[in-house]
Amino acid sequence: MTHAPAPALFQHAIAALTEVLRLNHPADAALSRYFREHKQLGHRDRGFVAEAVFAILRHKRSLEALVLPQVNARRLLLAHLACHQGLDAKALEALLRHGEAELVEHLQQRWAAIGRGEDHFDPSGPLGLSAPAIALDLPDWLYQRLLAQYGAEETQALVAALNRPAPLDLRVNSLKAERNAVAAQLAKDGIAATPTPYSPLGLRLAGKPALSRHPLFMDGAVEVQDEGSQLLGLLLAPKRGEMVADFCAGAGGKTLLLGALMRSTGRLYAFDVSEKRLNNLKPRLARSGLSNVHPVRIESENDARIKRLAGKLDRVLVDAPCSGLGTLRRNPDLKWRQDEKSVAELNAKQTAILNSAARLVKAGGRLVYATCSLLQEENGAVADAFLAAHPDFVAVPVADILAAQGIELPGLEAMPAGRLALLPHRHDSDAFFAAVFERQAK
Ligand SMILES: C[S@@+](CC[C@H](N)C(=O)[O-])C[C@H]1O[C@@H](n2cnc3c(N)ncnc32)[C@H](O)[C@@H]1O
Repeated sequence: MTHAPAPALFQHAIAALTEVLRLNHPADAALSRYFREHKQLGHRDRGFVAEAVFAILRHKRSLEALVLPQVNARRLLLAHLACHQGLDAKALEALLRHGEAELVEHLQQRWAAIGRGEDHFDPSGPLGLSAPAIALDLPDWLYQRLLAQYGAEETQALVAALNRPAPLDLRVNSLKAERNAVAAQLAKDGIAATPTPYSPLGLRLAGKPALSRHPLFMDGAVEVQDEGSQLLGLLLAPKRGEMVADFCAGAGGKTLLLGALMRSTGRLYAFDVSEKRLNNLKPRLARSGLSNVHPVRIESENDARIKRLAGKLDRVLVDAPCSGLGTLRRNPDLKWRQDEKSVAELNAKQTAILNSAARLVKAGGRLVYATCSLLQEENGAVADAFLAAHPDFVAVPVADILAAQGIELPGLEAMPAGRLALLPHRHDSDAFFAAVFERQAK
């Protein structure tokens, strides 16, 4: 049973939500900043605020439709507490201003009627499209794209999964630990962990325990990494002693996995244009025990240091900058922060980076293009255009690469050869896309 927050906590939730809803920073960064500036909030209070803010971001469009015509953080929070948490006017009494008890009653009645199919969100958009988009809490442009790609039924299931919070997945560092031993150690410490369904290195935790001070984390035996992200590294499958590049390494989520798959041998370049992100890789690298990783800040995908490596690398991963719409379970603000223009800009960047990274791959070498997007234009369309422009590259069957590692993934047979699409409603991971290519000998 959920209880109403104390009035002071309610005010904090409104203030934090107001900051986050400006949408000019990622929600998790805006929220962390709010907590840094309000140190009096304890662990449980922060939990309440974060949960409310993220739930409202997930369901912003339908909540806005409910509280119209006056949309503000206070009314959205009341609507969340009344509709999602089932708190009625009596339970919320201590928080309500004049006239708000009626508002809460009205919201609850309308919400229940919508749930029974006796009421609906107003079909205000072109062709009546807005009504389903409001119900699914998507902007119209994104709803239309998903509908065109997946059809009405699958869009429903996909978006329902995207609108639920994600579990916390860990990757076991195979250089330092073994999955069963890690699970047993976590169980001893009261943290339930089960093996992830596909990645042989993954553990899925029940709930969201704080791990940053856990010895397994501090010693680099585990890292936080969604199972889907682990599978992308496993698709590159670098071997001992190889020359490898993680072209868009960021803070190294995949770099660390690749380095461990190489058993800390060979040479693994971690390229990125962002100094800040590469700096965030450093402490993780120190924990991991890897000595084969070479972080290099590059000016752009055409940096001279890239050109010097042309034709020399065995494996190259391009984990391209993308809309991130596949991670809406964790970053629900992205659906309100991206738009058609930002996607088009990212698209041009993706093609430029992939073309440049491909030059590094030697004959017989493997290139993986990956995103955490759901959109065909950032995924299959980029891979198709790449293949059309690069006849020396061919698609490599994903099922074979995974089968060699004992991984069986449902739905692969429906994908074009050389392509992988992970989807939250099918694979219980964030949505990821990958295309695997091999360079033919001339
Ligand atoms: C999807 S993120 C990478 C996430 C990372 N691979 C991981 O698993 O944690 C994309 C990265 O591409 C980087 N990036 C953007 N433009 C780039 C470019 N022209 N060349 C290389 N990296 C670039 C961004 O700074 C960002 O860190």
